[in-house]
Amino acid sequence: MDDNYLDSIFEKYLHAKKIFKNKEVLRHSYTPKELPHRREQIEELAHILVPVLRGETPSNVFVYGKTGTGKTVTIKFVTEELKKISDKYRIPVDVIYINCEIVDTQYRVLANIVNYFKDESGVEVPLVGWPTDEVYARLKEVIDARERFVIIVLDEIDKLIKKSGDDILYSLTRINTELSRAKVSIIGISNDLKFKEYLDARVLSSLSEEEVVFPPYDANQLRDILLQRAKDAFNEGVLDDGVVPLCAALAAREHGDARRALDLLRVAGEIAEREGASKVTERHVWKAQEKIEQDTMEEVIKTLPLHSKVLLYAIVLLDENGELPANTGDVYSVYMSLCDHIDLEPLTQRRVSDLINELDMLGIINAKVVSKGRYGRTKEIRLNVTPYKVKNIYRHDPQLQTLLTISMSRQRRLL
Ligand SMILES: Nc1ncnc2c1ncn2[C@@H]1O[C@H](COP(=O)(O)OP(=O)(O)OP(=O)(O)O)[C@@H](O)[C@H]1O
Repeated sequence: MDDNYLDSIFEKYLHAKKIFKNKEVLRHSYTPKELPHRREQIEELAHILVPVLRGETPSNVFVYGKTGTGKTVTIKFVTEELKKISDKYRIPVDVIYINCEIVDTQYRVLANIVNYFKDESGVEVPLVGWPTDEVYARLKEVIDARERFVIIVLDEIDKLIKKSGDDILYSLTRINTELSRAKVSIIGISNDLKFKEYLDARVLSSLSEEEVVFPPYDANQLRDILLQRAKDAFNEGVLDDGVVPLCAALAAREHGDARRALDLLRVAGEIAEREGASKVTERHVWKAQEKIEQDTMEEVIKTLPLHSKVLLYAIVLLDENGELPANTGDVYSVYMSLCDHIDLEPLTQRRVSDLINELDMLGIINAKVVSKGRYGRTKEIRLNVTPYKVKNIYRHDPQLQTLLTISMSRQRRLL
């Protein structure tokens, strides 16, 4: 490679106009100072929490809305404001935020609450090992050590309930009857309304003493949210006029998801920056859309259960051999011999048929039911991702690497 070539690459980047002023502003973790189009929800929540300032226990709240509708950011905003004002009036308020996608067992939630007070109480619960009853007893002790309000925010509460049942909510929503000094209220956040079916009726009624709904944003609202963030994130004049409206329109199609809108804008900026372009254009947004979709699909494939991964690989092999569309029976026989190859007990054809439907729902394959006249109905299975992509993901998976050595002709011999 000649030096001139390298020089010109560096020159290109050096002289390109800087796209971002502060990219952090577009990250999910950033809490903006203003939340356009969430005034109603902010006021509802403030109204529910205001009793704290009068020394009364606020109701428990259940907050619901689809993904990216601003639930987390709004709750953080409102509770921070409450903290500021309660500090001003010297009312002791503690807000404990727990993301139940990460902290997903009853034990760990209780331990997190106890450990929040560890500097004050000197009690620290280990991550495993104590009987849950003991952790709960400690929790009451440390919370009730003095008069105060404790607001426990359980974000993604559905994940916790689905994994470990609703006993914990039963205890926490009734804890005030066992405390003499402190008062506890719960804010549960979820993007999955179906999870309510998992809750005992009494638990559900105490959790949802109040409910606050976050509706999806429309394209105009998303545009306002993006414009407000864009002015701090990008240098002046680098965004073409059509960029923000296009990000907003694309994200509005995805059930009004502000996270998706922000990701589109950030990734479009990154692509423009990498190209050494001086402006972000609509072309960069389309490229960003493609990249995000690919990344999402990759993530979905990576997190599939093992049998679905093996099944997907059977479809990949059939594709490479020009044998798609295939029916469930064809796919099943290749799947069986792959299982044999990696010493995995195969599932029944019926179960595999369910997994095929799941892969179809995730958009990884396309399984269309077609009528074969008097021979009944059958599924026509096609692949929606490239075999290369699947193989590339499996290359980094120790359990599946061996599959990559199998070709269809070898497979046929094994059958
Ligand atoms: N009204 C708004 N103004 C500014 N930014 C917003 C607004 N609503 C959402 N956002 C931003 O969109 C992203 C997603 O918001 P948030 O995490 O609060 O969504 P959520 O409803 O909790 O989603 P999920 O259910 O997936 O957790 C965050 O980066 C947040 O800052």
